[in-house]
Amino acid sequence: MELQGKVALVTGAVQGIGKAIAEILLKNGAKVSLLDINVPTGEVTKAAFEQIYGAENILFLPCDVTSENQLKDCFCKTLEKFQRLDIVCNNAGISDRENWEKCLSVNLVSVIKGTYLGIQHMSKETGGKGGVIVNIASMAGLIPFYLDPVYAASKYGVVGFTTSLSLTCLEKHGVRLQVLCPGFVDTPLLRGLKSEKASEQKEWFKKMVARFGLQTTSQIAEGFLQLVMDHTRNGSLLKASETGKLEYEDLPALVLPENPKST
Ligand SMILES: NC(=O)C1=CN([C@@H]2O[C@H](COP(=O)(O)OP(=O)(O)OC[C@H]3O[C@@H](n4cnc5c(N)ncnc54)[C@H](O)[C@@H]3O)[C@@H](O)[C@H]2O)C=CC1
Ligand SMILES: CCCCCC(=O)/C=C/[C@H]1C=CC(=O)[C@@H]1CCCCCCC(=O)O
Repeated sequence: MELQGKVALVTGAVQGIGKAIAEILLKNGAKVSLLDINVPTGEVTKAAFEQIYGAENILFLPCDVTSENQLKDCFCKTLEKFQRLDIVCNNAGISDRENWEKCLSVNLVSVIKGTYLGIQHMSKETGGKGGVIVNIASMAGLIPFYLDPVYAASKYGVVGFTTSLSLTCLEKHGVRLQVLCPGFVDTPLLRGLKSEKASEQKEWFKKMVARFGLQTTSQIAEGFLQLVMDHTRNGSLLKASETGKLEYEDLPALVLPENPKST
């Protein structure tokens, strides 16, 4: 996919992985709608991006992705400003062991809603041009994660939802669905974990980082770009490998009925 002139919507876009994803899109000539609940950091990121990439290519939209109305409104505002939509990245995510339902709501329910909204606005069936949606899961969506079982459940959910829907979505809507599973990435979210007080957790964290490495946000953004650009791939899962690089996980080939019911 040539990115020049394309339009992307990224959630959780003002820091960490989402910011790196937004920046790689801008660098490659796309226009980007940045959605985030953190308004002060959003204003800073927006101003910094505008200096480099031009105000006409950037829209910052304060948004709590758990609010369906706010999310819907952001899709509409993006289309109003840029007149098209080609790429959606559902990236916003949290860990909240005190309020596990919130974790499921941000990490899974909102990703599902963002995916359906993306399909609705890009579907060839309803006059759109098709496009690509990349959902950000985690290695905690592929292997057990003892520190936060609900976080793991949310990420297993993102992997299951995205890969399952990808089986029918491309043919019906012209929209490719991809999933990215980083290992540990050096972001503000991770810094909270590194400063854990319990030594047992610190030890475990050290061992896991020794095994899966500590990736940079730019490495993750490069992986995101691969998933967007490679037209031959749909329903792909790109994950952190034990070599510290990103590699595709081959999912079992599935047999579908001839005319599968699809969403
Ligand atoms: N940092 C890591 O080691 C890894 C992170 N991930 C995933 O990558 C994604 C991004 O994580 P990081 O960049 O590390 O986190 P981060 O905390 O640095 O950035 C997350 C962004 O999402 C925003 N956000 C949180 N709740 C929101 C809501 N309700 N509505 C809108 N925006 C909201 C935050 O304000 C923040 O800007 C998450 O889905 C996370 O689970 C996956 C694997 C590893
Ligand atoms: C092999 C598993 C790799 C998991 C990668 C991942 O998604 C890590 C995410 C964590 C980084 C910062 C976080 O907040 C994420 C979840 C941490 C859960 C543990 C929380 C511990 C605590 O709240 O005290």
